[in-house]
Amino acid sequence: MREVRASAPGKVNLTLRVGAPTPDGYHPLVTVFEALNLRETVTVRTSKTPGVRVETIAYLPDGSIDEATTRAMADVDPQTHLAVRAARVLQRLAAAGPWASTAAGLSIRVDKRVPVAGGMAGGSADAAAALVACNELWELGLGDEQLQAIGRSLGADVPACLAGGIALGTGRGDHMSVLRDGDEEGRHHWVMLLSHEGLSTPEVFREFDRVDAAGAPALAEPAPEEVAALCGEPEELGHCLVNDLQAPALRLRPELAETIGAAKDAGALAVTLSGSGPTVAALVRDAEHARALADALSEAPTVARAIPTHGPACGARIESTEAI
Ligand SMILES: C[C@@](CO)(OP(=O)(O)O)[C@H](O)COP(=O)(O)OP(=O)(O)OC[C@H]1O[C@@H](n2ccc(N)nc2=O)[C@H](O)[C@@H]1O
Ligand SMILES: Nc1ncnc2c1ncn2[C@@H]1O[C@H](COP(=O)(O)OP(=O)(O)O)[C@@H](O)[C@H]1O
Repeated sequence: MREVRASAPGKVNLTLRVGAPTPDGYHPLVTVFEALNLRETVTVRTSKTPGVRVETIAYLPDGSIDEATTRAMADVDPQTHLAVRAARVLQRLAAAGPWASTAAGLSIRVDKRVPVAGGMAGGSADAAAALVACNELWELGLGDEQLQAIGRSLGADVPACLAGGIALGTGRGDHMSVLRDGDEEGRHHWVMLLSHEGLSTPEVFREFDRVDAAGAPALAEPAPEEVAALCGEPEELGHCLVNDLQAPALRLRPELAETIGAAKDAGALAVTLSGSGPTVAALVRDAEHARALADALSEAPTVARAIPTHGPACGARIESTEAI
């Protein structure tokens, strides 16, 4: 029996430009992701019992168990749990390889630190970590390009969670080129301001289609000087933050304007919606500024929780491999 543990980062979109939808309903995107050091950990273990089982435990920033989210994740249909979906794709490949005898049974444990349904790609990070972990568990030898292609088939954000760092996403936002590698320290400090209620990604895109799509300009990739600013000092980055989903998300959730206003008033360098929201990302100078802003905003009426974090973080990676 073997056990492999892998981790993958959540994300914030530094830029998110959205084009009019194509006939399949998806939207062309030009987006720059920054991986955050809020990481999901996925532990996979071969099991004598056939099938794939998953247990998800969610944590609060202080490391204690987030009982409400843990209960909510227990209600997610295992067929739709992104870690399970990712593991099943690799399980089918393993069934044809040397580990075929142990491929039939798998247990997965997800330790969750990325808020659920917040526009921070927690589910996609679970899929990315599960892909990397199962690739190792069953010694499939899949390379980065193959994992990226499988990731893309699971969800538009999965390739960004695999890649990490600061990365440009084109196509559906799922074809990646890394602009800057991630590291442990991070140079951009953020306070992620959570809402009391999640927001559905398709709903935000539908609202974009209703009002904004007709006037959407042609999409262009960032020029070299913009790439330099996105990867540069926080003050330069602050001028580049843009998100075409912010207006539709604010129409659906007008109270998010209060969160954005409160973050600006409290001294954030710049403020943006994270992806399709509803999490609001406040860019700050450094770790100390992040702690002070998180303290100042944690009692704001529209803020459920304020989480300091930083990026760019490393992409999905193996943490440990053990024979058990
Ligand atoms: C908006 C973004 C920005 O990074 O992230 P979130 O804020 O949700 O985390 C992503 O595009 C979301 O990524 P993800 O949540 O993985 O998307 P998917 O599961 O592939 O798609 C969910 C739904 O989003 C819409 N969708 C997604 C990507 C895209 N390029 N066009 C779309 O229209 C579709 O309605 C789709 O049914
Ligand atoms: N592993 C997972 N983690 C979180 N949500 C998941 C997962 N698998 C499926 N889901 C479903 O996807 C929804 C949103 O996923 P999540 O990745 O947390 O948010 P977002 O797409 O906003 O970044 C959840 O409400 C949940 O029903």
